Formats: sequence, structure tokens, C-alpha cells
Amino acid sequence: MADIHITIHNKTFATATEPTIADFTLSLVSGEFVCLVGASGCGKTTLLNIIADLDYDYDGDIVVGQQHKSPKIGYIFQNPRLLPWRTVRENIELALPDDYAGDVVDNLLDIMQLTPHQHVYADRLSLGMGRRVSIIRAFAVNPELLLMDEPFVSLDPPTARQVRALLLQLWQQRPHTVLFVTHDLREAITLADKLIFLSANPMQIISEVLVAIPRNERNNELAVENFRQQLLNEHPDIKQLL
Ligand SMILES: Nc1ncnc2c1ncn2[C@@H]1O[C@H](COP(=O)(O)OP(=O)(O)OP(=O)(O)O)[C@@H](O)[C@H]1O
Repeated sequence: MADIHITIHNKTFATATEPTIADFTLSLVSGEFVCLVGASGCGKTTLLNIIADLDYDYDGDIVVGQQHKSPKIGYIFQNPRLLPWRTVRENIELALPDDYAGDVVDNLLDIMQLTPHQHVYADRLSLGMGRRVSIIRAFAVNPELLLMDEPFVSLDPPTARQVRALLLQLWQQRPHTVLFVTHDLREAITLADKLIFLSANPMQIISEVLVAIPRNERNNELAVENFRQQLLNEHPDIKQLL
């Protein structure tokens, strides 16, 4: 996997007078889990859509390794966007080439504890199971970059905790580069190697913080809470983003 460098000189929507994003650069080290935290409307989804090549109406450049191109993306949205008339396995296979290696899907289903449910239709799944299928579908394409846009926002706290733990388990076995958007600072601290805080009008990076909690202590809620308090004390400007 290669490092990814994103430069956005200017992104102004046709209906807007001011840029949403300007003079913005972001570098992602291969295998790094980065969480973006920013106020509502600051431009996070716009940034993800540009990186995913869903929005190419901007002035800037994306470099993967030495190549000027968009990375191969796995995109996990707030809504898992599953086809209700297809089974779990069929929804995952839709994203894959015809000659895909079936044991990759078997392995992903196993890690996400969905093997017994692989032939269940998507409209029969709980919210948490739907999220787990969308995570498998994104990992299965072996992406250069995984984009996650508040994927757990509509889950109740225990289910969100469970899916987050499974995501981390999967990511530690398959450490893809991840860009994860959240408004939840505890979630960001639990998941990320690095936190990036964003201001608005236009979107700018206001601080970058490395999460200094060992990976094997991320399920320790006290350690996460202590780090959160320390962060808010050291960076009081972050409070306005949450
Ligand atoms: N298609 C569009 N046309 C015009 N303006 C848009 C369009 N999409 C987004 N915007 C505007 O661009 C700004 C950034 O929107 P965006 O959805 O990227 O923010 P966000 O940080 O992801 O917000 P949230 O955290 O609430 O999801 C907002 O002011 C939004 O109204």
C-alpha cells in the first residue's frame, strides 16, 4: 500500500459564493487509521466525495504513491445501502469481480461473526448486522483507502461498541489506510492512530493529535475518557467542534 497525498486548492459549489474547502492538504500514511472531527457542515463529506472521485469539480490533486490518481476506495456510508432483495453474501459479492477468491469472503464473514447469517436477506438484518455487512463489502475489494462517513451514528451505544470492536479486530488483521469521519470524540480516540480537527469556511486543519493509548487498551473506557479530558484541556478550541 502507498501513502496518499490530497491537495485541494479550491472547492466551491456552483450555488455558493465562498469556497467550502481551500488551500487544504492532507497526507495519509499507508496503514494509518485517521479520524476527522469537525463541526457539522464544515466539508467532511465533500472531502470524502472528492477523494472517492464522486465529485471531480474542484481544483486540486490526489497522489497515491507516485501516481496522480484517485485511490481504490472502499466507502462505508451512514446508511449501509444494501439491496434488500439480496442475501448478506450476495450483497458482498456484488462488489467483487466474477473470479474473486471465495475464501476472502468466508474469512471476512467469520471475523465479523456473520457466517451463520450469510444467506439471510438484507431486509431481515438488525441495524448492527447491516453495518457489519457494509464493512465486509468495503474490505472485500482490498481498497487502497477505506472511507467511513459516520457509519455508526444511528446505532444504539452497545451495538455501536460491538461493531466498533469488530471493525478494529478486522482492521488489525487487514490494516488498510482509513479515513473515518465522526462527531464523537470517544469513538475517535477508541479507533484512531491520529485525530485531525477541522474548522469551517473554508475547511482547514486546526490540529492533529496522535492517540497515545496502546491498541490493547482501547476498550478501557477510563483510559479513553482520561485522554479525552487531557485533549480538551490542552486544545480548548476543539470543544466548539463537538
Ligand atoms: N451539492 C451541494 N451543493 C451545494 N452546497 C453543498 C452541496 N453539498 C454540500 N454543500 C454544502 O457544503 C458544505 C459542506 O457540506 P458537507 O456535507 O461536506 O459537510 P459535513 O462536514 O460533512 O457536514 P455533516 O457533519 O453535517 O455531515 C455545507 O455548507 C453544505 O450545505
